[in-house]
Amino acid sequence: MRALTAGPQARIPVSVLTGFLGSGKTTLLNHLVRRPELRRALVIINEFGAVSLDHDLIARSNEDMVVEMMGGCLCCTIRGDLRATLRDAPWRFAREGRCWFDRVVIETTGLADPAPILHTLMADPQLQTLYRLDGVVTTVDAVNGMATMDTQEEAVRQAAVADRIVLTKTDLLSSDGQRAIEARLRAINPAAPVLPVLQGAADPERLFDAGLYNPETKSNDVRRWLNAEAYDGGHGHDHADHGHHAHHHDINRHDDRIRATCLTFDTPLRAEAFERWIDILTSLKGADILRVKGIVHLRDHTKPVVVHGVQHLFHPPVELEDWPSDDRRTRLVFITRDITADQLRGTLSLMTIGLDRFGLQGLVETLPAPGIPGGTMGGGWA
Ligand SMILES: Nc1nc2c(ncn2[C@@H]2O[C@H](COP(=O)(O)OP(=O)(O)OP(=O)(O)O)[C@@H](O)[C@H]2O)c(=O)[nH]1
Repeated sequence: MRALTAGPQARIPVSVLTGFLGSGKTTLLNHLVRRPELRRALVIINEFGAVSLDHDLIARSNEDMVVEMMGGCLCCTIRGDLRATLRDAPWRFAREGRCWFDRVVIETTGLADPAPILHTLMADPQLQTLYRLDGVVTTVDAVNGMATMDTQEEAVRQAAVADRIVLTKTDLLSSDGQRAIEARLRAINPAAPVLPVLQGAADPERLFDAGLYNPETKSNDVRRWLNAEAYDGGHGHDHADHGHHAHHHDINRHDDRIRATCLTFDTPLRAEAFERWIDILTSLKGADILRVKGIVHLRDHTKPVVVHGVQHLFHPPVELEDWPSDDRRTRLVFITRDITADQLRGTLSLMTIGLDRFGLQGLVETLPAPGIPGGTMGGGWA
């Protein structure tokens, strides 16, 4: 992790629109680009294959607004193209010498893993001065979604990393069917609201400015962004709700591999020890940490710090002006693959058995050791 950095900058928000093949991404985008809120949005469409069908389907009066990247998938072969496109865009689409667009929406192919796209946005220093990641919007087909998630792990990952899930084609489904898929999506990703949308008619306000914390807006949004409450499941002491009970009977389901866990620390953490823990965790398990979001109370810091990571990459932490509520606990939300809540906790309890060589003992001082009366795991963190 890099040194803590503060400093709001007016950067252009970028939203990633993903979702499995045929799940309704283009239909949604087609509706959104007609809305006045997206009048000045630059839309980047990635299609896999030679025929540019999506491009034709997007109705825009001004062709400047759609940039297409063909001949490969954004998440693999043409990542460099995405970087170059985003770097050049403010100049390429300048009007009267000024950047013309105020938002970017990237539509991925139906088979894309959004993580590498998020990495491109988070890791490139030049892009970071121009853009900020707003969030991930994932479309899920209400009719085919169940079967798709059973057979396609990508579809589960796309839902797992979403900040907003758009449930399409609910007109073709019974209300029981809709409830079932909503329950499954909530189990995969408890924090992301599931918004049923017919024929793409979504309200942009509910999809955008809803993802990654925006330092240019009020800190209250952090609560909405983190939505740690969604993980509590109303179980009082059982903080480590892993949002993941629905399908234990069928071990072959891909969503059995994906878990959402919220770790809560009651006492402030030592900054270096916290950073080291995150570094170790991400270097050992990075590929399976699909997403991490959190608000952190560091010892000797009165202000909270917001962290955000995708796999092994962390966005530079941002110090907030103020706590979003009276709750001053550190809350970290993890979406993982093949890492259970217990294993996550286990990486923390390593620190309590003297792994001084990792320099982690400092964090232990701030945590009640597991199993000590009055300082059980549940008391210190969960
Ligand atoms: N009945 C119904 N059909 C819908 C709805 N939303 C989208 N569709 C249809 O679903 C089909 C696929 O929608 P697209 O928007 O092309 O899906 P996509 O995700 O862009 O598809 P790919 O580009 O193949 O990944 C189209 O025929 C849409 O008209 C909906 O709410 N109800």
